[in-house]
Amino acid sequence: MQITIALTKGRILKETLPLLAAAGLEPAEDIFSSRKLIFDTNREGVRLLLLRGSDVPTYVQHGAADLGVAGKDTLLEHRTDGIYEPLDLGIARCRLMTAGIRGAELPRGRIKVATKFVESARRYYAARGRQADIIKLYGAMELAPLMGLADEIVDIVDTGNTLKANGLEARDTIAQISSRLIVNKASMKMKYEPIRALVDRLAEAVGTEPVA
Ligand SMILES: Nc1ncnc2c1ncn2[C@@H]1O[C@H](COP(=O)(O)OP(=O)(O)OP(=O)(O)O)[C@@H](O)[C@H]1O
Ligand SMILES: O=P(O)(O)OC[C@H]1O[C@H](OP(=O)(O)OP(=O)(O)O)[C@H](O)[C@@H]1O
Repeated sequence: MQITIALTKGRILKETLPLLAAAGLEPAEDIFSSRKLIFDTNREGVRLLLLRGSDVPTYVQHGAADLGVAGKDTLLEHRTDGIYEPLDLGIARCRLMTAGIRGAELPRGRIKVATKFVESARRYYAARGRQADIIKLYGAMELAPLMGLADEIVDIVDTGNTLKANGLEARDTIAQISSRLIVNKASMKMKYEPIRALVDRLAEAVGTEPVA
């Protein structure tokens, strides 16, 4: 039986591989020195895919991968039907926050919000009854308030150094973020034994209980 696991490239990958190794799963070759996107592992029938974070839920939702590892920020932007989220891997921890120019007050009425996280931002401002025009950006959100493109941004904050270096202040926390293991619901039924075993071994490596 073939099991396919979609991994998020970049900083999450660096923290994911030690967890997979602790669960007994290792890529057959060095992922970091290769240009390949698909890797065999030390386990027969188990392979790894290397994807952009935002593509991981898409692969898992459509069953093109059975399991995936993605940041909660990414999952909050994506449809979750057809996907279980059984395990918080506790890696790549950060917060999704609002931020703006230090000391600046929000204007009354409609505000402009620049972010990559449009769904989270939309839900956050709507829940507060705040009229917000959401402007989609793909990076360097910190620039937007400085250039008058937005009154606030919604972005990832860890140490706060990026905000500080750009004269911005963190305001509200929208969500605590960490990377999650996700599973295609149909795969969970069809390939129950191997997936269950992998989820349990990963839970043990993380030191928590799976929620499903
Ligand atoms: N400063 C940070 N500290 C801890 N975790 C972070 C930090 N920034 C991002 N993350 C987490 O790591 C994930 C991947 O971030 P990374 O910066 O590697 O990719 P990206 O460039 O934002 O994504 P993409 O290339 O897909 O647009 C994010 O989705 C988030 O869950
Ligand atoms: O609070 P801090 O510790 O400064 O971390 C926050 C920054 O980290 C992430 O950027 P990253 O360093 O991943 O760069 P990129 O997303 O622009 O590639 C995120 O987009 C923030 O800009």
